[in-house]
Amino acid sequence: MKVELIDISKRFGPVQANDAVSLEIGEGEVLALLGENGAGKSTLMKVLYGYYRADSGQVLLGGREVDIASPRDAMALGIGMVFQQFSVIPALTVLDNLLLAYPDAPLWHGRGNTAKVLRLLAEFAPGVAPQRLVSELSVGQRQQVELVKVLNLDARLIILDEPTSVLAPEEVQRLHAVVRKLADTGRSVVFITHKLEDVRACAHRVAVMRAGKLVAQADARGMDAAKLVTLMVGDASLKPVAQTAPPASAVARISLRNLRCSTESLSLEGIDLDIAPGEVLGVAGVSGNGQDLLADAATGMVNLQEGDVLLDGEVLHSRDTRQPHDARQGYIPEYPLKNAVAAEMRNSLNLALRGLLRLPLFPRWAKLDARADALMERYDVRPRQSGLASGRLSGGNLQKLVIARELSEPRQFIVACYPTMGLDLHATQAVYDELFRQAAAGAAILWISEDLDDLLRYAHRIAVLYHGRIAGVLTAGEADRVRLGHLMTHGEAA
Ligand SMILES: Nc1ncnc2c1ncn2[C@@H]1O[C@H](COP(=O)(O)OP(=O)(O)OP(=O)(O)O)[C@@H](O)[C@H]1O
Repeated sequence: MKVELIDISKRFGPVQANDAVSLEIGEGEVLALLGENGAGKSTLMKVLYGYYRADSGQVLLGGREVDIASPRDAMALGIGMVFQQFSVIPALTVLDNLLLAYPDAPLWHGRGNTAKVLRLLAEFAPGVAPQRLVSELSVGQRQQVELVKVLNLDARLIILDEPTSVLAPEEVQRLHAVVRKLADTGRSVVFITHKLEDVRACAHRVAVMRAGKLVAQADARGMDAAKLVTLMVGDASLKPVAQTAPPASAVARISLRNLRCSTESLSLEGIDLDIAPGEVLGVAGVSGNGQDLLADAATGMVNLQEGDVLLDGEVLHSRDTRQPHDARQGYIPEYPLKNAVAAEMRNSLNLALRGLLRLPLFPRWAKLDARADALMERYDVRPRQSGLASGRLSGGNLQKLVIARELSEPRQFIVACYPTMGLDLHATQAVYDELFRQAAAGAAILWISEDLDDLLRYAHRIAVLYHGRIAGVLTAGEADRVRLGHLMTHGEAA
């Protein structure tokens, strides 16, 4: 289905999120939509999906103008979108989720479609058993179910919003294959991404946005990496990240001693890790193996059932005490909106959140705003509005806001859980620079990442998390993709 967006504009208050954008997506084409954080990619696609109403502009499907007033309209016209936040219901089986996904259909209509759902599952999510509960699936499998849900509604254009940012390496390859297959079967795909490998693996064409405008379009096939990077970051060149020297001292700055804690679905057991001052300890693992729980446990965000976290030999968190707001510790959690910022609160307050209890009864707002302005400038959070509710920031800019709060003060212990998720290349580099600058000043860093290449490049040691336990710890010299991959999937060394 050929889709044409013509002169689409959309404004949110003072922010011109889309500024007369015209873009075409051909039948059977995979278009990679690139651009820095806050460039307007999600907004443009949400206009196409009927989630937002454009202020002006037209949408043509197969040459005919259409009015898309809601996602329901979009779906009826064959447009589907897979968001970063999934909409499948964890307590239901895969099959029930898919059968219930008809907005207007009575249940018996859905039931009648079982054969079709099963066929689509077999074709596009072959490893996912229809009778399994969604709560038991990995992130990658849930995403496959989301995609089948969209296909089951006969989508001819599928919009994927940064789908690989949440996936483990092998799941990324599976998704790339699925995207190629969608295109081979005549469907069109818009793939929002910041990742070079996504473009190279499956895009036919790239379109680049900057500050609400479409600034470049090019054929993706045969394009070399250097040209792609230039397209993605604009004229400014990327400086290489300065690597930190290995730690000079073997004495631990932070010690996780025999940590045990659990949630409904997962337990962490016997976590023992020491991190020296200046050391960057990476944590690899297939997502869903306890990464976010480890981060929460190490920072005192959850109750420990056993064990201690020691900072320079003193108890920071234990069964009896938790000090999640200790100023010596910084935390970049996996989901900023869940446990790092209050969506409805203004940026200046979210930036002051760590000292909230110390704020006077009548805070001097001008002072808070001035501090927020300075931090937002330094960490390039856009738009630079200290009074904007943080929930209104784009995904990448929200992440930058959390990083500004957590890394702008000197810390001795930092837990960074997927800190560059959703960030463009410039912002990714800036985060690594900040993190490693803190390490160089003596902080111990626990860095959880899904990006094996980055872990191999920058971590001094890499621990592998498997089913809530540490399956092994490799030094930078010992670690390679094969060894890590084996530990990640088998829980033991080859
Ligand atoms: N609902 C909203 N209310 C106010 N401003 C918004 C809203 N949604 C988006 N914006 C603003 O519009 C601009 C474009 O945001 P958008 O989410 O489209 O960017 P993006 O290119 O998808 O960024 P990222 O790569 O960080 O996800 C940003 O400045 C953002 O703050």
